[in-house]
Amino acid sequence: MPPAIETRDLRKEYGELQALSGLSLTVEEGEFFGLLGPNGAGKTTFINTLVGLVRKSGGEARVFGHDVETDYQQARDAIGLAPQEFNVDRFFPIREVLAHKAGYHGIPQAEAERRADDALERVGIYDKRNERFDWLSGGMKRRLLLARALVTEPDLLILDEPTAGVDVQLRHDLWELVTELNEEGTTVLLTTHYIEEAERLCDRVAILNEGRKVTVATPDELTERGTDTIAVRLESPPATAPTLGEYAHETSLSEDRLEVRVDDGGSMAPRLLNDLEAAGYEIVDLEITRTSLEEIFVDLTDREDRTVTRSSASGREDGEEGRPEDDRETEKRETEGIA
Ligand SMILES: Nc1ncnc2c1ncn2[C@@H]1O[C@H](COP(=O)(O)OP(=O)(O)OP(=O)(O)O)[C@@H](O)[C@H]1O
Repeated sequence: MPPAIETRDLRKEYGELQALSGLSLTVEEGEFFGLLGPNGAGKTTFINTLVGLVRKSGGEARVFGHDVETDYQQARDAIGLAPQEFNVDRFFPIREVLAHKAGYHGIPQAEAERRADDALERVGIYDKRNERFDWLSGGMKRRLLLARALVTEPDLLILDEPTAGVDVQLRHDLWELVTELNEEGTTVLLTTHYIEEAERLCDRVAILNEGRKVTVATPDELTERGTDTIAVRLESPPATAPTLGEYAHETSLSEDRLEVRVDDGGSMAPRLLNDLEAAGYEIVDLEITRTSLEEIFVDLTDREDRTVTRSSASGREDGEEGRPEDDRETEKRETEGIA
């Protein structure tokens, strides 16, 4: 079986701007894969290239082996997309919106209606099936986007910031639902600004920055790349921090609290305690903290204007005016449910 997603040297230019600069990524079938990166890193552009909303400038992109341009329909039929923006037809009851979507993908009407009901039930808004999109609350709109992505029973589910701006309860409901879908065999590609979300859900994450892949790793591997801090409280603290061996990358003392940054807190703590006791210090308390994934993320993508937990689609507004004609056309397709 070919990978769910495979891109080689994928490039997208908007005039001078390199939104994707030679991105090569592979997502295996069945994986729960996260795309992380600060605003403007290229996450949405990457997704839009896969679903045919953006025409690539160069490189290759395949979904389950189907080229996203030359085998567009097969690639697109395999994908369910819950986009960041609410691009839903506002004039029809939501059940019809979903049935239309399934119809565009060649599913006969009776089956399309059954799937629409199933999808609405699955995301918990079946009782709203006869209402129009505009009448739904913000949280219900997010649920609807997911239902629309599910109505074609996709092998690859792409979620572009599915929990942006939703309350804690809904966030947990969505996490549970997508975990279930993944366990049933659906490959999931998720973009998020919530590091906790990536850590909790994803088998592997790719960190993107300025259109480039910075790294691909499991959340645990990423956390292991960080350092730990051992904090000890000393009974009679000295005036300045004691000198320690090379294992201590950084040492600081504030009143009776000594903080020592080391590679691996668990294995270094006994050595630190020995050294401090040998130097005559009495230790009252000890605490080890791991570098969080969020700190590692910030280190890897260090930039002055980064944000980690933003929710709206900035960046897009800047590019709106200079948007090439073909992109506008493909976006229209998606709104109409064709893409
Ligand atoms: N249609 C467009 N025309 C011109 N520039 C664009 C267009 N779409 C995106 N861009 C630019 O491409 C870059 C990547 O944007 P993209 O939306 O893919 O980033 P992102 O990682 O999804 O960001 P965010 O987290 O803010 O959603 C940004 O600099 C953005 O301004």
